[in-house]
Amino acid sequence: MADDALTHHDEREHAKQTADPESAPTPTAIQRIRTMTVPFQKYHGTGNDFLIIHAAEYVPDRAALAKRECDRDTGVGADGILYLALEEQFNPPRVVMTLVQPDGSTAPMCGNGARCAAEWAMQRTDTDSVMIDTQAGTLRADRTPDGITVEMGTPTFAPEDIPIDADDPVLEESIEGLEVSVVNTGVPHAVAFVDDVDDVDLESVAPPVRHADVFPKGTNVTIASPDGEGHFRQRTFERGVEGETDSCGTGAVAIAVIARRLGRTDADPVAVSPPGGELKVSFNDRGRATLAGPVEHEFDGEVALESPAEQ
Ligand SMILES: N[C@@H](CCC[C@H](N)C(=O)O)C(=O)O
Repeated sequence: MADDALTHHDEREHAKQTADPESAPTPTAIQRIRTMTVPFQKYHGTGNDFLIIHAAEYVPDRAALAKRECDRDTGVGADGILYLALEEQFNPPRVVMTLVQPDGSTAPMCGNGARCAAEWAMQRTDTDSVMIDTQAGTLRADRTPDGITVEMGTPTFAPEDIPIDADDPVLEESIEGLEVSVVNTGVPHAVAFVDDVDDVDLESVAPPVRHADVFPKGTNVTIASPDGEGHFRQRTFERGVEGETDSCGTGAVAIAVIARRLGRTDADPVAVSPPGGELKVSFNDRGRATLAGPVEHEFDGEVALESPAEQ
């Protein structure tokens, strides 16, 4: 609708300029959009990296921008774009978070994204606590000695909430040849415990599970191996990225929740090491998990609303 309106406006501008060759050419609406840029800040949480764009910025096609700029060869390179709206009138301040992934899809929740969003909002409001509104619920985040800690909500094994086409919770069952347990920690994760995560060819093993028919909305695929009492190593193949990321916060929580459910550990906190760093998952007496770890502000920049090829 907006594009149509711009096209018609563009045509009228073009006709006017053609009719009066003496008049100074003025940029059309489309030309202005083509040369527009939006500012971003780049953050990462244990290697899971995001461009952050203020939600008030005019981005007509968020999916197209994510597909272009998340590309690590031709764009800035990231695991997604976080659009954040800051509501400073609340105490603690609130930040509304939307994650657009490299394939253009929107994810209802992202643990490391929420931690990056919290740091971004804390820096702008000079506070150590914020509330983050996500599609999976409102989460409290605090600056703590462990970094940025986010309360992650209540994990669920209920098939209808994951969602998975099953009658009962799926624990240690084979899906596409991988023995997995399935939980929703804001987004779905199929978790497999293996002897050594480094021995698994994740790019081959994960896609059949990620796209298995039993998952109507797909799933993330996470593998974990024990590394001492209460410590697991992690690798995750992410839905929406369609590849392995250096870290996944909801995946770390999924490992801790399932490890406790299967009796593999009763540690609290559970330490989880993805390739990009160290995360800690703790539990409170209401069964809610918290996710803690470092967040880094990498650099700032600007991205064009349209690529040169589209102009
Ligand atoms: N990296 C995230 C998870 C992002 C969402 C996921 N790719 C999905 O589509 O379910 C995290 O840190 O939790």
